[in-house]
Formats: sequence, C-alpha cells, structure tokens
Amino acid sequence: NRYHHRLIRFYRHRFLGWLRTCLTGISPEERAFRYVLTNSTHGKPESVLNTLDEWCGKYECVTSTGPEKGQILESVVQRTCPVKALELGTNCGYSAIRIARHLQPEAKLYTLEQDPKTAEVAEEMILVAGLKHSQFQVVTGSPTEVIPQFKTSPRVETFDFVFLNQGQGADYLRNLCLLEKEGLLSKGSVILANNVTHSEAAGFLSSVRSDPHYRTTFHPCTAPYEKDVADGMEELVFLKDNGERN
Ligand SMILES: C[S@@+](CC[C@H](N)C(=O)[O-])C[C@H]1O[C@@H](n2cnc3c(N)ncnc32)[C@H](O)[C@@H]1O
Repeated sequence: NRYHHRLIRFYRHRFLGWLRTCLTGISPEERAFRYVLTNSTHGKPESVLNTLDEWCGKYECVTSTGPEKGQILESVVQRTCPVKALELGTNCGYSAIRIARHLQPEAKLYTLEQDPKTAEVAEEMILVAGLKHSQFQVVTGSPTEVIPQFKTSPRVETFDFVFLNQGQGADYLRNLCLLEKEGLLSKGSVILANNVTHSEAAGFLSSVRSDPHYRTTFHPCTAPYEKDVADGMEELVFLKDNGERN
C-alpha cells in the first residue's frame, strides 16, 4: 500500500543516502553529479536532465522539481520570457538547467545556494549541460545576505521571474517581502513557488492569496517521482508599479 511504498522510498532514498554520506564523505549531490558525468551526453541539457531523473527515480532524490513540475516551471519561464531570473535554492542545478535553457542570449539566471559545496556541484552540473557563464551565475549565500546586494552588484534592476524553492515554504513570505522591499520586483514580475501544499507554506499561501498586489494561480501536480503524492506550485503575478508600496 501507499504507506509501505513511502517507507521503502524513505529507507532507500533518505536512510541509505545518509549512511552513504557518513561512510564515504561524498554528498548526495556529488553522487548524482558523478552519475551524470558518466551517463549523460555533455552539452545537452535534455540528456543531463533525463540522467538526473533516472538517478532520482532509481537511487536518491536530489531535486524537488522533477519532470512534471519541471514542465510547469518551463512553461511559466517560456511564457514570461525573463531578462533577469532568480532562483532561491539551487541544490544540484536541476531546475536551474530547466530555467536557463529557455533564456534569450541577453538574459541571465541568478541562482542562490547557501551551501558552498552544493553550489560548486551545481555550477559543474549546469556547465556539463552546456549552459554558459553568460547565461547563469550560482551565488553562494542566503537570501537575507544576497538579495539586498543585487541592486549594486551585479546591478540587477528588477527580476522578471523568481523561482522560490529554498525549502518547504517556511521562508517564502520573508524572501518575497525582501524582494519587494528592495524594489527587485516590478509590475508583471512572475513568481513561482514550489511545494506549496506543504504545511510550512500555509502562511505564505494565505498571505499572497489575500494580497491585492498579487494575482495567484495554483498549479496542481504530484511530488517528484511519486505519482501518488499530491503537490502543487503557486504562480504569482506582481501587480504593483515598482516603488508603490515602499
Ligand atoms: C529543495 S532544494 C532546491 C532544489 C532545486 N531547485 C531543484 O529543483 O533542483 C533546496 C536547496 O535550497 C538550499 N537552501 C535552503 N535554505 C536556503 C537559504 N536560506 N538560502 C539559500 N539556499 C538555501 C538548500 O541547501 C538546498 O540545496
């Protein structure tokens, strides 16, 4: 049954992963990267993504996006056509590849990861997928440290697209408010929040859904690599002229 299946997944993906990390000192992200290095066609984003999906489905899950949410993410990015995109929570670069591969040549993705070792793996992964440094930058740090810096270096005026994925949603509202406060959102900026059915995202959801400065749309989906677990992503469109509230 469902719980039995989840227990087996937890054992295989979390417990054994934790044990492997303890015994070898190699992080789950590094293990995924090694698999991608030997099993994917370098320079082909689709191949790197498929190989990561294969790894996550069979061995250890290292992304909270996966193919189904990945499709939603990519369709929002393609519709938004951002010049400046921001991702909070890079992990090993899976969603960053999905975002960056649709950017126009003059556009750029900034993706934020707090763990320096994970950030290094992500950078390598995105490069192996064939994306160039002119298209993306992995920034190491937390949103509270990095967001206030964006206006001065690397001189970002506003973000047209933001992917919130630095956890299960507990910090989404704080980071969104910070982006607003720093004037990094403009009218029409699109924000996509992952994992919003998680209880930690409840405060964020109720707040943005009742805020007249946002138009919200819920995208139902399932959890990555778990077809029987319901999940969802929330798309927000910022409706205010830049600076109106600050
Ligand atoms: C769910 S994973 C991101 C998955 C990734 N977007 C994907 O789909 O492939 C969350 C990542 O956010 C990072 N993270 C958590 N809290 C953070 C914070 N406050 N600032 C920056 N990164 C954070 C974690 O280290 C982790 O790698």
